[in-house]
Amino acid sequence: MTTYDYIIVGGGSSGCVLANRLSENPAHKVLLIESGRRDADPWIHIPATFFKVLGKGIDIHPYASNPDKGLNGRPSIVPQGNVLGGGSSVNAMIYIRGHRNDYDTWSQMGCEGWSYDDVLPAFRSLEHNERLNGQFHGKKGGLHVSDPRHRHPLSEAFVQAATEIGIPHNDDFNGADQAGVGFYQSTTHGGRRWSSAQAFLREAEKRPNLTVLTERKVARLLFEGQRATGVELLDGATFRASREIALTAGAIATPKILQLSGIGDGAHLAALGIPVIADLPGVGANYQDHLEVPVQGETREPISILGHDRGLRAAGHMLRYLTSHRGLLSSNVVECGGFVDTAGTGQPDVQFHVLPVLIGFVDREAEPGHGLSIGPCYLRPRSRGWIRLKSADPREQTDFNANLLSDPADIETLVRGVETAIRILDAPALAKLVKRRVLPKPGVEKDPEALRDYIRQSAKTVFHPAGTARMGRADDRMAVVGSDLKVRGVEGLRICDASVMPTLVSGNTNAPTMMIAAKAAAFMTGKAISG
Ligand SMILES: Cc1cc2nc3c(=O)[nH]c(=O)nc-3n(C[C@H](O)[C@H](O)[C@H](O)COP(=O)(O)OP(=O)(O)OC[C@H]3O[C@@H](n4cnc5c(N)ncnc54)[C@H](O)[C@@H]3O)c2cc1C
Repeated sequence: MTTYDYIIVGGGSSGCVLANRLSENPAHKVLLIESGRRDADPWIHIPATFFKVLGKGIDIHPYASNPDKGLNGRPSIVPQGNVLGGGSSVNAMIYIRGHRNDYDTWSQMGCEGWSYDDVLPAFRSLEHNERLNGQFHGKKGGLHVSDPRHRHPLSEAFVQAATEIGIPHNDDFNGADQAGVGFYQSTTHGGRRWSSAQAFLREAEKRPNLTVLTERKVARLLFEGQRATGVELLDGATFRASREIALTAGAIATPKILQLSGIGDGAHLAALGIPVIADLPGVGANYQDHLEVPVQGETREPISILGHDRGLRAAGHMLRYLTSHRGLLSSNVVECGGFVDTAGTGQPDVQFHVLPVLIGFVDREAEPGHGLSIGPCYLRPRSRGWIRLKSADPREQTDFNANLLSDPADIETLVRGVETAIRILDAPALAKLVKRRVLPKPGVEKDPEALRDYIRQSAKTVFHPAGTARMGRADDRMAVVGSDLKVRGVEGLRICDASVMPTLVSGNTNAPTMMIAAKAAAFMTGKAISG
């Protein structure tokens, strides 16, 4: 059995950061194992074509929850990256860190060393911001963060319309104040996607002490007593780790691997015939996700990007892109949005994702015609779900209960989000372009019951599963890892992905997950973060 110092399970947003930082020291022999392919599909690297990658379905895990009561019996379908770079190779590239209070709350929950002031250096150490500088931004990291090279007229109109209803303009959602509307910065560079693989793995892979295996899936961890000493793959191969194993398989796969390895609710594992290594009932619990609801308007003129992926127009965009890396294909499509305090608490509770087209989802066709889509999304869900094994067979799907919208507060936040989005749609800058509201159907917002039903019927993930192996105090029975990300009750094992978030951050989760991995690397190597 080949022995490495460190084994990293999952080559996604967090895994690539970790592979880079752990292999910086030539004395460390590091193995990264990724279940998906290499990120060689050219559509991955062209920002606007991420929908194509999702549509093809080759580089994603098509996770789906059980039918969910909160979604009127629909499953929550949550595609996740299954490719080198993970989520960062298939996502919408929006660069957001969350709100200062998110991290201060983690710290107050007993996660020592995770307050905003504690995590800021890790964010800065990763970042190469192409415009912003100063106390909030980094210039020397591998992760390029840039302003949009393309601004669709409908995106411009959304930003203007939002300011017309009194929402302030913000040109740095990751600076002193998150609130406001504007254009998102994205993890792109020179008009190309800048995934975690691109930012952190390309250079690291040149090092002889880093081995990257793709299209190999980890089934379970191997233990000697309470010490994690290796991994077993689905194909039966095994690898040994002399120092540590880091789980970075994402918030849906990580709790599955833990349970298959005997770490989880003791009684449940015993009932499945899995020998219990550590009785941690928090494994798979505390599942959280961000949901958004479509608010869409049809435009008077055919000005959306509908049809721009076909025929002569598509060829024109490709020609422009290939010659200058500019134009529509350099756009992450979700070019703008913002953060709004709809409850008057002094902190935004709703985020908008705006697309210059009428979009559908994997479970529904897009509405016909030209238009724009505004997606109000709640930021701090109160509903919690869980992911549990159905059997000891790693090939079997898990019992995935997303339990979304089970807390009425989440519905009420979406109600306020939809109402605010409708006001923006009706503001002059958009009203002159939009001939009619398509979703929700006019009148629905006036009937509280119908509006809540619309939300349950149409809410969809914005792909931010988190929290399924959460961090917490040593005396917190449901905490899976401590503030050092070490799994409780065992040795040689850390969790370093979105699973450890005690609560979802107020925004998109790619940068926060990379931050978690940067802190994990510092814990593992003892090398301080210079941010
Ligand atoms: C479609 C989509 C759009 C998104 N848009 C944005 C956005 O615009 N901005 C933003 O900030 N965030 C966005 N996100 C969320 C963000 O990308 C994720 O939060 C982030 O990538 C999570 O990082 P992770 O390291 O926890 O997991 P991942 O990046 O998902 O990495 C986990 C990796 O582990 C691999 N893996 C899983 N199981 C195994 C196994 N058994 N053995 C070996 N490997 C395994 C997976 O294939 C994957 O590559 C989006 C996500 C998606 C899917």
